[in-house]
Amino acid sequence: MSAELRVGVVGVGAMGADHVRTLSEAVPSTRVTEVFDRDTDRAKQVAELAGGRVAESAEGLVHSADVDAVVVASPDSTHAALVLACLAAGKPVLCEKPLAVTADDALRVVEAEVAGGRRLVQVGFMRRYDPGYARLKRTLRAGLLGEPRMVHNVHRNAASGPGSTGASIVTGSMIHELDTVPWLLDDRIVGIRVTSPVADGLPDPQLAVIEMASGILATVEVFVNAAYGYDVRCEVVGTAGTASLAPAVPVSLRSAGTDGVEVSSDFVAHFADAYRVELLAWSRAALAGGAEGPSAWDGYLANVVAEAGVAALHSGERHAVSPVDRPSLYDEGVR
Ligand SMILES: NC(=O)c1ccc[n+]([C@@H]2O[C@H](COP(=O)([O-])OP(=O)(O)OC[C@H]3O[C@@H](n4cnc5c(N)ncnc54)[C@H](O)[C@@H]3O)[C@@H](O)[C@H]2O)c1
Ligand SMILES: O[C@H]1[C@H](O)[C@@H](O)[C@H](O)[C@@H](O)[C@H]1O
Repeated sequence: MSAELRVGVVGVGAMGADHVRTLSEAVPSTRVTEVFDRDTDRAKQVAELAGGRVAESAEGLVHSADVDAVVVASPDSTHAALVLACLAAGKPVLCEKPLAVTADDALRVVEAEVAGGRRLVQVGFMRRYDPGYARLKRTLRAGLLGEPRMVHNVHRNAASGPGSTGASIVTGSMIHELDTVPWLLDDRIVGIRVTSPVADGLPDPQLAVIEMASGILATVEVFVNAAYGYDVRCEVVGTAGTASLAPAVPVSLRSAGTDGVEVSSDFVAHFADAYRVELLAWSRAALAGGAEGPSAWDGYLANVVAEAGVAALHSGERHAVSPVDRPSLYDEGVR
């Protein structure tokens, strides 16, 4: 493969446009050559900023001779089909989370990748690249907390997008924690309960209680209409101490009768470092013709837990999590 990675980006809304900007400004050896968005004006604006061209369709972009690798940042419901198209074309793909909306669709992606015999898919679980989460994982591994017993997560957005439902809060927002917690603990989720204090209308906030195979418990509060800003917290409680993400802000502000730090308005500001490190890692692996980091298998596992979580939200009961057996392509160390 050449020394330059020519990238095509499908979906250039908030997330896709930010990925285009990061790829263009902060990821050496990559060039955004094509973009596609259902909103043609938006596609034109973003393509112009990146110095690329507008593709006529998502399929055309995937198969274009000017595209070596693809970023999928269109709505969740489009992901699985686009990733399958990238696999059929033999091109590395960074697919924004979730890999699919249903576990069955995610499994189809896993099966297609396994049939091809090599990893090409990276799922956009960017928290694994966030300096705070990475440090938290190192702290745990160093044994500084003793034996971990609980993990408390808080995930708040200022306001939800149009069309938000109880299920989409689980499959589109909580799915981050459904990946992050097993990754942090090197453990797997075996059961989930999800409840909300709101009985009529959008069930928001939601509280999940997650059981790990080791017996560790995790709580996740997701509140997508928290009004005050974007806020993500995580605390691990162990037998010898606790460790939490600390706000990564350079300035503490005293003004208008308050003393404190500003809260980010959205994910783009809050996780800027994580997206940059994620795209650097992805481009390196894609230049070598493959993928690293969160895999299609990780995407599938998160979808299986999310599906159990949606069922739990509706039934009010605990739901067990039962994935299929892991294909050897995803064994540690295999690429
Ligand atoms: N990793 C993260 O932290 C993170 C953050 C935000 C969004 N996301 C994910 O990124 C994706 C996009 O989210 P967003 O917040 O940018 O949404 P958005 O609504 O801002 O952007 C979506 C874009 O996709 C376009 N689009 C719609 N249907 C399309 C289609 N069939 N083909 C091509 N383009 C289409 C829309 O015109 C829009 O420009 C979602 O899957 C979301 O879950 C991930
Ligand atoms: O698609 C977005 C994205 O994944 C954000 O990271 C999350 O905080 C939002 O809740 C979700 O809607």
